[in-house]
Amino acid sequence: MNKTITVIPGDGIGPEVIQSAIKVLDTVASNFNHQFKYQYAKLGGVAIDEDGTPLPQETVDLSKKSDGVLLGAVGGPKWDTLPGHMRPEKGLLGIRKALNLYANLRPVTAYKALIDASTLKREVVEDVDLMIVRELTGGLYFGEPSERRTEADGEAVVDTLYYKKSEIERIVRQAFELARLRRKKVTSVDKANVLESSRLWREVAEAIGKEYPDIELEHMLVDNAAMQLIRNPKQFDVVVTENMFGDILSDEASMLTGSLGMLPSASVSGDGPGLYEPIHGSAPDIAGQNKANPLATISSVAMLLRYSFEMIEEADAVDQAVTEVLEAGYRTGDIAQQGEQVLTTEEMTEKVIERIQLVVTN
Ligand SMILES: NC(=O)C1=CN([C@@H]2O[C@H](COP(=O)(O)OP(=O)(O)OC[C@H]3O[C@@H](n4cnc5c(N)ncnc54)[C@H](O)[C@@H]3O)[C@@H](O)[C@H]2O)C=CC1
Ligand SMILES: CC(C)CC(=O)C(=O)O
Ligand SMILES: [Mg+2]
Repeated sequence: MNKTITVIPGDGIGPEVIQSAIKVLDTVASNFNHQFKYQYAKLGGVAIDEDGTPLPQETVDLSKKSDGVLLGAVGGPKWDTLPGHMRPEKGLLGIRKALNLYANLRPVTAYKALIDASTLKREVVEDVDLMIVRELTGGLYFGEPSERRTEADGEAVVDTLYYKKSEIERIVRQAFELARLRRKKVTSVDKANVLESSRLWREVAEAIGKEYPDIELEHMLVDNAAMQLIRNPKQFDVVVTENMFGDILSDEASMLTGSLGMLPSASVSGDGPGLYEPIHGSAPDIAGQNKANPLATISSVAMLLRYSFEMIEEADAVDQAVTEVLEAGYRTGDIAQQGEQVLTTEEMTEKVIERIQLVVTN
């Protein structure tokens, strides 16, 4: 098959983990007889520096014209505190909005080989397999106004949590559809004891739930959910929640797998190309040192192959290679135990590539 992929390396460790992803895609292409054409685009800090805007129009146009988008990470201290729309996050938020990627799927899978890399007890994390469905184009990150004001008694700030009912309906429905393919349970996470937006969220979840009588629906307040994720993560199957709640809960949930460097994501809408990225950021503290764990991005490649290209065998080969590399004991610094040999980003990538080739030939 011929596929065009828009590749957005971004900032910090973004270009490093994207280089790993491209090597994996090249390996898939040559082993499965596909042609992947890469068109590179800018986003975030690098785009501010070179084009004066965090989201050049060309990046949106290229993304729309491709079969899938692969993103590293954006941002860093140089750009994070720029005021207003020049924040690099606007670039990331902007592309998500421009592609209407309202559903962000963040699978949290505990690899058996990494159980001891988690700081939690073995019996808590063993066999964890949950899916966070994060609303991605609305909520607190998108509400207007979002600004500083000068009031009569001094400076003030405002951010707004705004949702249309239809936006809640479509993401909750997505969660129920996914639950139907999994263990048939949806946990809708909100703050309905305080927020009006959450009260509507809960009403909508109840109403949509009636369309899915085969799926169990429970509601959980977000503070409790944060605690339950650590206390007993195996109670969860599909978790659906507002943009910021999902952002925070998924970083927390990554520690069930041992590291933020392990969690991939797919952002989809059903129409147009999906966007695939690790859930982590640009990690300025380790950028440029060949230390980043590339597995979250490589697993995001597997999601791209599976969801956007329907290349199931190819996606399975990448996922299996990641599992086998971990089972063989290969570790980057973030998932290494004391005394274990630490691989660089490039070395870890080579191990995955070797395994993909082995998986394919066996
Ligand atoms: N999707 C994106 O592009 C995101 C961008 N950001 C941006 O990234 C920048 C840094 O944000 P932080 O809060 O530091 O979050 P971060 O996710 O970049 O890093 C948090 C911690 O996790 C570590 N880490 C992250 N990914 C890793 C990997 N693959 N391998 C090993 N260790 C890894 C980092 O070294 C750091 O100690 C900020 O500018 C922020 O705005 C943050 C989150 C998501
Ligand atoms: C700009 C932020 C919302 C990025 C982030 O932390 C994420 O999407 O996980
Ligand atoms: Mg985040």
